[in-house]
Amino acid sequence: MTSPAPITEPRETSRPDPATVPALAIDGVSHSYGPRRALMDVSFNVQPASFTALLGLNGAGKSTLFSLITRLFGIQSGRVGIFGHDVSKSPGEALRLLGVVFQPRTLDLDLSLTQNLLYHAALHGISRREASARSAELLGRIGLSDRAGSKVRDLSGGQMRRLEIARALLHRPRLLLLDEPTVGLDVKARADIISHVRQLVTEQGIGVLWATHLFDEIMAGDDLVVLHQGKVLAQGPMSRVIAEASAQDVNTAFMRLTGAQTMPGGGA
Ligand SMILES: Nc1ncnc2c1ncn2[C@@H]1O[C@H](COP(=O)(O)OP(=O)(O)OP(=O)(O)O)[C@@H](O)[C@H]1O
Repeated sequence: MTSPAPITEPRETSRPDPATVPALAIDGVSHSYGPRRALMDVSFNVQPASFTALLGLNGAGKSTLFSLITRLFGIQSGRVGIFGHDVSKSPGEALRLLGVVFQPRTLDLDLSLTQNLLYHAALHGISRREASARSAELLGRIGLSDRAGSKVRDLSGGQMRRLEIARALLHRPRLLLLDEPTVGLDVKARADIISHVRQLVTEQGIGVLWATHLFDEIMAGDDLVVLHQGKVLAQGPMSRVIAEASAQDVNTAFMRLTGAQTMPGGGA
């Protein structure tokens, strides 16, 4: 396997203090696909060591927002900052602090678990020796050490997701984005992934933005951003969002805010 060229990271003269700035700052972001407006003046923050749920129905604009944060798409208007680094002006500094788990699987099924991790590490310019050490450590943490040499295609869906999370953490980001990471997983695999990510928040202080349409993935104490048809309808601590909607629970608050009907199974 040949190593890809590392992503170059331009130097910045001023370095924001990670302790005092939001992990993620979305400021007045709008995006259109031709005439279709997908995001309209979206603003919210994700704090370090917090779990923020981005709650929205299909088509709300969650994936579009993730594509802008990760620079898959250029920002048409507004600003995205990661620990104070503008993703348009200082992409190297910003993306170095960001780990992402996209909704579609992005692992190479014909490579082993370790090979997938080493390939990603090479993209980030991590030395082979360091990458091997981090890969072994992360595989241990997700309980897949004994599968290190197996092909990814032989893993279950939940194991693949755990590997994708491990891969997203290889370069030690301080902000983790996950776009509906539990889609298609069974109850046990979902619970494992959620508890793993929540541990990253409490034990490592990572800021998490978790896009979902499933209410049962949100817990008291989480921050909430309700995105609907490209607009933020409510945001803040879950208890405040519920109170401001004069509701008893997040499900009812969401229905009142969006006028949506809930689906069986706790989904929005
Ligand atoms: N490439 C594209 N071209 C045109 N319209 C698009 C494109 N991608 C998304 N859209 C539209 O933009 C809006 C937001 O879509 P987006 O995929 O960001 O929502 P989402 O909240 O991630 O939905 P889902 O949960 O279904 O993935 C939708 O109206 C969608 O049809």
